Amino acid sequence: MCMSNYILALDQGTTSSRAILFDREAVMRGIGQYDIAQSFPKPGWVEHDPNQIWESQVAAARDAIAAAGATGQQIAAIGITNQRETALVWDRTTGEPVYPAVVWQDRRTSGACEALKARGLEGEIARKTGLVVDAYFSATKIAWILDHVEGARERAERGELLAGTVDSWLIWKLTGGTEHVTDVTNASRTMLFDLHRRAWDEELMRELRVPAAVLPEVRMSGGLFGIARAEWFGAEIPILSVLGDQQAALFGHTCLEAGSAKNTYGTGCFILMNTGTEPVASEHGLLTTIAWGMGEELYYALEGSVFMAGAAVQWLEEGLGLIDNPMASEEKAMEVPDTGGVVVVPAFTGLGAPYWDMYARGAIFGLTRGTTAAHLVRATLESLACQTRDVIGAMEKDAGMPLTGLRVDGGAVRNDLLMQFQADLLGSEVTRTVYAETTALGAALLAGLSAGFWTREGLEAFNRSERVFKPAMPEAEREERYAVWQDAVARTVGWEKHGR
Ligand SMILES: Nc1ncnc2c1ncn2[C@@H]1O[C@H](COP(=O)(O)OP(=O)(O)O)[C@@H](O)[C@H]1O
Ligand SMILES: O=P(O)(O)OC[C@H](O)CO
Repeated sequence: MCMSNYILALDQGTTSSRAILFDREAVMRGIGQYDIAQSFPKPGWVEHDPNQIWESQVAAARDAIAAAGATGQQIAAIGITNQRETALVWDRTTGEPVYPAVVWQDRRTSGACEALKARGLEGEIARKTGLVVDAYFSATKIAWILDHVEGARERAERGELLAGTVDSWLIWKLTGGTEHVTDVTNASRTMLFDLHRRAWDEELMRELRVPAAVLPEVRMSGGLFGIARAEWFGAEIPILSVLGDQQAALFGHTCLEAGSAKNTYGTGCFILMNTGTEPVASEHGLLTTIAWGMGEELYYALEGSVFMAGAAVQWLEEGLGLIDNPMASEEKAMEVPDTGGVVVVPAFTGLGAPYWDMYARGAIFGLTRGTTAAHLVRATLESLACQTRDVIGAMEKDAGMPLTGLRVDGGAVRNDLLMQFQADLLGSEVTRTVYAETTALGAALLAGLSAGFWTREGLEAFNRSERVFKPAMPEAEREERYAVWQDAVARTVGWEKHGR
């Protein structure tokens, strides 16, 4: 049993680097956070500065330690969680990145993905990796960097360059350039990792033109990834967990068994359902991914994302001027008892899972002379819950098992009206936890488990609910409301055809 008091969670996100120091009761004792710059050099391109990612992450961690009045000696382990899919390539000797980080949102490799589809690789990629062919994932981004930085491909073939996702970059820096590793969850977002064999796939590496020499070694999410050097936090600290941020949130909600699921309501929604120890192939446009692995144990998940969730609430504020801020949406919606028959489908950039229609566009249905701003606001909030039900319905069908309750986090879960409607529409309990930082908590829990702070059974104690929303709507009404939503969605499909 280790006698240190704290676990340090590093949460490297798309817009900021955050660090949180948790104690043995998994209570937050210190927090540090720095924003990172977003760079958009061309339409559809999104880049980060790798050195800024690293420096901001170290600074955030030092702040978190100082805020808790702690020292490096008191930290038993570091857990890392990160924005997923973002790709980096750096020089093995100098440690210098050869190009900015190409961020998960970046669309520059869409053409390369179309070419992969044209070569008929979609089926093989889906079977092996659980993913759809899309620019979202890391492999085509790594290949793009190797092809567009002068001499990079030759240097990569000679073993002079290293590639990886943000976790690999942070571990490499923390360990002073000695460890080039990643975990199974991050590997499962590359389009190169065989979910069944749990290994990089030679065939896909060849097809996607990513040489084996640049790829990190893949380890289980819980376990030793390396030792952070004393120069960073005043003592040598083992890195004992690594997992992608959505998977970390799933773990932080202690969704450790099949059928449990979480939804993070941020700008979009990321919904993950634990499906157990075998991968489940989706027939409804969901991704199959790894939830977490430790020792001999490995869990898989189905994942679906909604593009416009909190962003639709922002649209009510910024686009329509109906509310002063997202928080005001609840009060506004409560001015009316229901939406008055109005349905808002916020398909502003098309529809994600399970529809995958890039030509769908947003629409408002059921307007009458009596429609007010409050009706529109209420209908927009309901659209977050309806889109979530779309994804969860697909998950239940794919997994062949019912949802055992939904655990929630993210900015929009403060909205009680939305949470109650979500429970009503799912016919299932929705649990809001006391933790605002479920992602960092997940990395900390897994690191603490590896460090011997906690036992697997003991983790359930950290499933601290702040409020449970119970379904109260009669089933007939629930199904009728959902049918109306589905009808509305069907009318938005394909709206923005080429040339319209
Ligand atoms: N009370 C609220 N009701 C509905 N939506 C909200 C509320 N508070 C915040 N939001 C939405 O939540 C989002 C911010 O959540 P956050 O988890 O910080 O997102 P992200 O991590 O994607 O930046 C915004 O899009 C905002 O519109
Ligand atoms: O950094 P976040 O929280 O927006 O998460 C990004 C996701 O990991 C992308 O897949």
